[in-house]
Amino acid sequence: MTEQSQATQPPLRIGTRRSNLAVVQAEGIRDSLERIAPERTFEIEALHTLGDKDKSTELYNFGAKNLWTAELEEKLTSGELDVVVHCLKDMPTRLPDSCDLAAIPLRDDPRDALIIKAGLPYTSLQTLPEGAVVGTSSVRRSAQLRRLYPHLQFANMRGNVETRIAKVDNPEGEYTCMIMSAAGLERVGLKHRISQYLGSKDGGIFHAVGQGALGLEIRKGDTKVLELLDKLADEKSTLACLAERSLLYTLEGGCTVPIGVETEWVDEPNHVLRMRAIVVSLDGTQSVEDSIDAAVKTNDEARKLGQELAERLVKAGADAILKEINATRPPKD
Ligand SMILES: NCc1[nH]cc(CCC(=O)O)c1CC(=O)O
Repeated sequence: MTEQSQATQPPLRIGTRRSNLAVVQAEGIRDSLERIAPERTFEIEALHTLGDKDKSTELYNFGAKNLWTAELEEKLTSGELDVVVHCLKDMPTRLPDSCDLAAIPLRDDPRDALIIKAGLPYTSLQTLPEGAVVGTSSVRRSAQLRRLYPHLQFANMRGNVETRIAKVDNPEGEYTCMIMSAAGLERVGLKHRISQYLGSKDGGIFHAVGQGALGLEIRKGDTKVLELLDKLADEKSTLACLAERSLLYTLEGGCTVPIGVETEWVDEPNHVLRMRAIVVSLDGTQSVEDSIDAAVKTNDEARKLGQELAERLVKAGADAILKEINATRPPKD
């Protein structure tokens, strides 16, 4: 390539939401891209999306699933952006026809984490007193916790990471503690606030589909950007996340229903992936849980694993739980 053509190559435009977490994530991707393509320039555009603007409506009552992604995808489709950096868990399992999930980089810690109000002596869910108030707007988290810790109470909590920490720490506030993703907290430098990492080994709750991973979305057919982003893809993270997304897709759950999941490579030499999942009623009184092991080497094998676990859960009664939850929601268009 001549110097002339290098100079005229336009910058690759990276879009994301405007929260501190989203910008930190996009900057991380930009830095990686600069390392693998030093001849190119990159620009970040941080957009204030509808999901960031409406702070009052309960998450669970939003009709649309893609509050945080629709505007960014429009700009991607029109060519104003070349790649959108999402938290994978906020990406709907059904993307617009004009867009593709191009790559999933190495996943960070997928677990949920417990944060206790500053100054309180508690260290874990197990040691919280009767009536302690957990701040979370995630029905996946509250339903699983209601099931395991009937002595706890729940209150909605929305806002970006920093806002939520301020809300839980407010001495006059109602919250004793809150739950957030470990990855989100760690990325914005708040790892020191984590009192307990939650998962099947401690705390007992399963994380959201795709939690802790990023999803890089492109215009469908943009092979140049696809080739570039492919260098950032992590194979094991991709297979695990595709299996999880296939589970969600098959259950038609969307991101706001109580489906928890955990994936683990249990036999590395033979590529055996174990996936466990739970579907819980909102009040925590009913649940179905199952686990599946299979050799997973290709994207299709990953999708098959997710689908098979979803089908097992449906047979065990997950569809009845999900139907009841969907019946209490406003109609979708
Ligand atoms: N639903 C909001 C959301 N989407 C992605 C993250 C954090 C990053 C991640 O876990 O991928 C969060 C915050 C949270 O749920 O704690």
